Amino acid sequence: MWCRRLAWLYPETRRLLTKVAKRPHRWTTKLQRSSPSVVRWLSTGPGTPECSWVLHPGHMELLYSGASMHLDYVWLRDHCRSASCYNSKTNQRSLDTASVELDIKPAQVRVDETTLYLTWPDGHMTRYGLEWLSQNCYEGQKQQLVQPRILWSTQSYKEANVPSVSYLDFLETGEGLRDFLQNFLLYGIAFVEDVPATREETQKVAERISHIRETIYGKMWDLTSDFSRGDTAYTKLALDRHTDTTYFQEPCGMQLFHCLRHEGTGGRTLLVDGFHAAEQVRQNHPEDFEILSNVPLRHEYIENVGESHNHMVGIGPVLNVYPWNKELYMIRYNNYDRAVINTVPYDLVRRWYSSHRILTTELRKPENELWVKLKPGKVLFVDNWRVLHGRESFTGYRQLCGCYLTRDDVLNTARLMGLKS
Ligand SMILES: C[N+](C)(C)CCCC[C@H](N)C(=O)O
Ligand SMILES: O=C(O)CCC(=O)C(=O)O
Ligand SMILES: [Fe+2]
Repeated sequence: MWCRRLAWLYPETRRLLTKVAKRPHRWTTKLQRSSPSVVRWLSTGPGTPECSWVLHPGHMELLYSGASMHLDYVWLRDHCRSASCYNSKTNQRSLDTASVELDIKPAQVRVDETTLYLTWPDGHMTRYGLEWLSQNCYEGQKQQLVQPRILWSTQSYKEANVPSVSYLDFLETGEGLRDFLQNFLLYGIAFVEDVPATREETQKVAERISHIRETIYGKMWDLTSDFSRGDTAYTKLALDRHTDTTYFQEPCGMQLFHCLRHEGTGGRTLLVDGFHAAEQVRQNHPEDFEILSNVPLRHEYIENVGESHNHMVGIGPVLNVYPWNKELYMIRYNNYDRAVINTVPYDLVRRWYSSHRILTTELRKPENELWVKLKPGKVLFVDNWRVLHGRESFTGYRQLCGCYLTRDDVLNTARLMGLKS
């Protein structure tokens, strides 16, 4: 039912997608039927039973170590790693993809235990490692996670006893940094302890793993309840769980919090694993998961306080998944900053509210809430694309500093240390 509604909402996109999806299939089957002799399985022979293949009109099918791959000929030609097609010093393609005939077919095919050899009509030869193919083909990627994670509830996070790293280990040892990043990638939160309670030292900690993402709040930001900026964060009020900067087209990837001072009561920080909640919704209410990952919404930050004049807009669905493996990569959830919904028709909007309610109920379950009191010295890193934060109301003087980090640079640091992300 809702599916039809979505189709109504985006008829052009849907038409385009169906057209693209159908075209190659029809073409393949027609040719196959008219020339059945093409469909013949060949194999590497008795000594090497590992690999067999069959040539179809537009692609070849390869069976290697029990896995089946469908490899399009244009794709194969485009991924030639020979010296004239690919610069292995810069890891860049030199082949002009637009010069490849879209109906290209290999003139000769040979396979041995480790390698597929294709000779193209112009005599150019390409070799592909079978292992490389199985890693890089669509079927292989479909079954892999871009970023492995450990989803958590209050209890499972506490039971995991994830260690914090000390300021010195974090700054001075590769191991300290690596362990920290590994935990941060797995859990979406991580702590550095014993950091001198100043803005400068906090910045040093941030810059150990990434460039700081400068925003309308500056490079390093300060937060006190002085209403110096036009946002509820700058008051003493409680803040329900949310992700930040949903009103940016690309919300900030990571955030760092350091409480430099608090003389008063309350003010604890709330953390909730948004992906854990979303996966519960996917399991128990798959249609609601679909709606939340397909209906884009506008988020807005309008500020006119003192010298600060801003109007930021960010549009996207609450849940964001990679289309090929359905892996979640971002949750955009902020009920304060969600703008007027005017991109959804009335009979879908009710459905969206109901899906949003289901997710919200999951996010609000006490067993998913992790409450921590930030103290001077304890720096909290939050993956703002995954873990929601909030705070309890408070009394007295409370001063936080922190910054946003560019996600690309955090992940770059992690990959250089051999971590999967
Ligand atoms: C973190 N810092 C204090 C700089 C800004 C707070 C921004 C709060 C905003 N409602 C949002 O959720 O993005
Ligand atoms: O005051 C806090 O603990 C956090 C406020 C907040 O949500 C933010 O600064 O993004
Ligand atoms: Fe926030």
